[in-house]
Amino acid sequence: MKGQPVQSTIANGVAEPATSAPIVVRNLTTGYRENPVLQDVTLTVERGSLVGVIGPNGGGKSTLFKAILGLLRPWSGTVLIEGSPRRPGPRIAYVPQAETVDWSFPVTVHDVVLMGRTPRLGFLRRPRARDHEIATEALEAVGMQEYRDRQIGELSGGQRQRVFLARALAQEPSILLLDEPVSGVDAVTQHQIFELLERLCQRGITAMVASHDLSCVAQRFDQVLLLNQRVVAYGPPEEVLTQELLNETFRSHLLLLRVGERTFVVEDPDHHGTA
Ligand SMILES: Nc1ncnc2c1ncn2[C@@H]1O[C@H](COP(=O)(O)OP(=O)(O)OP(=O)(O)O)[C@@H](O)[C@H]1O
Repeated sequence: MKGQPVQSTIANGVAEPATSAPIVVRNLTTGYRENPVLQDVTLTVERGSLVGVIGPNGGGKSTLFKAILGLLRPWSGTVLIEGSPRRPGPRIAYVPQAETVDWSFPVTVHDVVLMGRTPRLGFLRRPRARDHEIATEALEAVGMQEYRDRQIGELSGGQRQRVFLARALAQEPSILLLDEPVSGVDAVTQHQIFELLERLCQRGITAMVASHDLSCVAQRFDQVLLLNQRVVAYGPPEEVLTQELLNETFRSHLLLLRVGERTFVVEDPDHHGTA
């Protein structure tokens, strides 16, 4: 939540994790086959915070999410979710990048959202009335209830994003991980999605959002993680979104423009080399 006291961990400085923190990553190194992607990553995410994860393409944002989801094992270090090193199950919901999904699959919007209940159903249990109710509530939360009987393939990009968010909410998670939830989404829908995320965080849900939209992250997020294989910085946007730390993260020249209370990030047109 905005205004809540936050723990700042700059340049991988080790912060002692509070035991109640829902996500605690300590000295995590992991990757694919013999290639390390994340190196010595340490961060603690406090309950109810909205964390923006920023970094270049291939910087390891999705890999960090996979490690938090328990899909990728640590080579060294630990990942504790709600205090436990075991695979987190329904407590974490993941909203993937829309373009990674096969949309030709013939299912309705309601069916997609109902899939969010699957981790909460027992072995061979079919969804009950309560599961349908929760799916309906989740669709209402994202403002998509009138599309419940539509085929998913008939929706626009922004509408699909909202349905995916509803599917994640139907899971009743304590942690939400979102990969580029507002890419290809119009400004009004973008605003609505972030308002919803802010409301969820006020209710105690913890959300991490991988995003390439730096100005949005600057304005909306409690904490920002700058990630390029290592943690370059982690803390409140006003501490972390500096020219120097962004250059270090992207290894290129970006300009930070502050207009009143707003921060804009643009590429430096006069810079033609690499830092
Ligand atoms: N399944 C995989 N097998 C092997 N290498 C992978 C796999 N997934 C990702 N990688 C590699 O790991 C590195 C980090 O990828 P990752 O997807 O975590 O980056 P990202 O920060 O999410 O990037 P983007 O901003 O482009 O989404 C990249 O070099 C990528 O090629």
